[in-house]
Amino acid sequence: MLVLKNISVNINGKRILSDISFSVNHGVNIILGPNGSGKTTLLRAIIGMIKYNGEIRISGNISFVPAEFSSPQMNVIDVLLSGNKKADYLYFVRELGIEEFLNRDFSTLSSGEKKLVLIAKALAEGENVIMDEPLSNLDIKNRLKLMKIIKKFKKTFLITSHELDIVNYSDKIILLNKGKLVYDGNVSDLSEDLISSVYGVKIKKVKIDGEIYFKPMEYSL
Ligand SMILES: Nc1ncnc2c1ncn2[C@@H]1O[C@H](COP(=O)(O)OP(=O)(O)OP(=O)(O)O)[C@@H](O)[C@H]1O
Repeated sequence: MLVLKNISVNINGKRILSDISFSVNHGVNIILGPNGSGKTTLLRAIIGMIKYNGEIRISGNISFVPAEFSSPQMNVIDVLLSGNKKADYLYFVRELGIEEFLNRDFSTLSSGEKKLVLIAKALAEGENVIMDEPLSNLDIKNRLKLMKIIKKFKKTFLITSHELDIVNYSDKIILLNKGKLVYDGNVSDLSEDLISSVYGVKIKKVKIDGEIYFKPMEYSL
């Protein structure tokens, strides 16, 4: 569980996040927002990488998958074991279907394959799993596989995304705009007017087989 109270972040005298408060529990919590809205900065505050004002309370440990990462010339097994050696990495390696990478050098994997290794590591290690754009680099099948896997576990997932087609997997949506929280709630109550105005694109809320999807329609509102 994660509770944020009045989180503000200033960097070099510029206000990046203003007065963000929300709490998330077990389940899939997705942070949405346009480029530059403050998603990564918020995750960095939560994992203690940057200074902030306000209060963050976390129960349980945290694992983190950054949006961008270095590629050490290390065996994939050693990458997995570089954190908590007791975590059940193999379980998540099997769930994600990436057993064949285990004996490879991490730096030789494709960008999506590297991402899957880091995701398996984070899923195994954390009770609170925080992932910055885990879906970028993943193909459609791996995106859906990942969402289905994380839906099964009783962990607190907090993930940022630009993919509106995965909102139906969420228990909670946190929507940021210009460093402010503009929505905190479930996907059914998120209106197409709000999400359209935040992204500056006409977005339609549609139901297919009982599931909610947001579909971008056109650039001009
Ligand atoms: N070290 C820094 N110095 C100056 N400005 C910064 C710094 N870090 C972040 N910012 C600014 O803070 C704002 C929020 O950045 P952040 O990376 O959190 O956005 P984001 O929502 O994750 O964006 P994206 O979707 O493009 O990844 C941006 O305007 C960015 O330029």
